[in-house]
Amino acid sequence: MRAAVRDLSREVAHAGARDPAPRAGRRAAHRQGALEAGQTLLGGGGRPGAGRSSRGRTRLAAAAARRGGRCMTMAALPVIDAAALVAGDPSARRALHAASRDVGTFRLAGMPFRRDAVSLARRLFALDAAARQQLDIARSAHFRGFSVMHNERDWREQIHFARERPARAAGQPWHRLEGPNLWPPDPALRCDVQALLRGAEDIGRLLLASLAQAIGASPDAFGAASDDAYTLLKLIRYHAQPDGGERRRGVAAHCDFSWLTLLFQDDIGGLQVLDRGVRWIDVPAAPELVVVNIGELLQFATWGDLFAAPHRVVNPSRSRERLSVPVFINPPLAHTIRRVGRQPAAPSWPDPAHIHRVLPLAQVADAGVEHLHFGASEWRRKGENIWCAECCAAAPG
Ligand SMILES: O=C(O)CCC(=O)C(=O)O
Ligand SMILES: [Fe+2]
Repeated sequence: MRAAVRDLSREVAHAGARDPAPRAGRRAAHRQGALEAGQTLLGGGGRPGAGRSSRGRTRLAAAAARRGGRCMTMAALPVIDAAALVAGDPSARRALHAASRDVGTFRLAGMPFRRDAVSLARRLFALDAAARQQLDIARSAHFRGFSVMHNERDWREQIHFARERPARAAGQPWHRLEGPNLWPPDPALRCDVQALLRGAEDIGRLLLASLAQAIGASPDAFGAASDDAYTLLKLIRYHAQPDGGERRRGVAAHCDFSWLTLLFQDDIGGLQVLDRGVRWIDVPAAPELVVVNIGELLQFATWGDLFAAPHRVVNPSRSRERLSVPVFINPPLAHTIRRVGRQPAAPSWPDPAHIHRVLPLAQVADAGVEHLHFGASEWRRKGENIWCAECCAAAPG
C-alpha cells in the first residue's frame, strides 16, 4: 500500500475512530426494519402505492420494533473506518460490503485531505475572469476545464481535471478522453490538483481491493492495482438560491458512472441519497468524513449486488455558494468490465421518480450482457452526450 494510505491509518488512529462493525450490524438491522415497515416507520415519502396493507404494516412495524428497528436517519449512514481496512480487518470489510450493498453510500473516516479538497475548489473558483477564460472547457479537446452548466440536470459551475497525459494521434474515439489538462497559471494549483488526484486514487485502490475481497474475489477483481486508471476530478460550485424565487436544484437525481466516487463537501449540506426507493435522506456535511457513493460500474460488475446510490443536490443557502469535489474512481479506459460472481436473484428497488442512469437497470440484470467496455461506454456518455439511458434514448448517436 502506498504512503498516502499508510498516513491514513495514523490519521484514523488519532481521530479515535470507532470500530464500525457492530455499528454497521445494528444499522443494517435498523434499516431492514425500516424498509420492511415501509411508510409506517418512515413517516411517508415512499412511492405512491408502494405501501402494504395496514395490517401488514402494523405487523411489520411491530416486528421491526422488536428488533430495535427505527427509521433510518442521517446519523445511521454507515461510517467505515479506513484504518481497519488498511489493516485488512475482516469485520471492517464486511461492514464495507454491507454498506455498499444495502445503501450504496457510506462515509469514510480518516481521509487526510478532505479540507484541502474544498479549499482547492475555493482557490480555483476565485481565479479572475482572464484566468478562467484560459481554462474554458471549449479550449480543450479532452473535456477538461471550466464550464457553466445551466440545463435540465445541472445548475452549477464545474472544473474538470484528470491525469496529465499526452494526446493520442489517432485511434478509437475514446482515446480523446485522455490528454493534457488546462492548467491555471499558478503552479501551486497544478501541484495541489495532482496531489489530490494521487491521494484519492490510493483511497480508491484501498476501497476496490477491500470490496473485492469482501465478496470473495481476488483483490484485483476491480482493477485495484491498475496504474492506468481514468480518474476524473471535478470541482463544483453551486450557486446560492435566488432571492424570493423557487429553490433550484444543483444536480438532479442520478447515479455516477464510475466504480465508485469519493465526495468532499463543504459545510453547507444539500446532498441527498435515495435509500433504496423508499425516501431521500440528507447526507450531513461532516468535516472529518468523506462520502463514498457506489457507482454504476460496480453495480454492473456485481450483478447489482453492490448498489449504485441515486443522489441529488440542492444548495439550501440563499446567501452562500456550495462547494464540493467528487473524484470518480474508474478503471482504465481500455478496460473491459466483466461480471464477478454469479447472477443473484436481484431484489427490485423501484425508483420513486426518474433517476438519470447511464446504464439501464435492465442491462445490469441481463444475463446476456457479459461485459462492458469502459472506454466505449464513457465515450458514449461524454463524447456523444448520452448521459442518461432514458432521457437521451432518442438523441443522435
Ligand atoms: O456536489 C455533490 O455533493 C454531488 C455531486 C455529484 O453527485 C456529481 O457531480 O456527480
Ligand atoms: Fe453524482
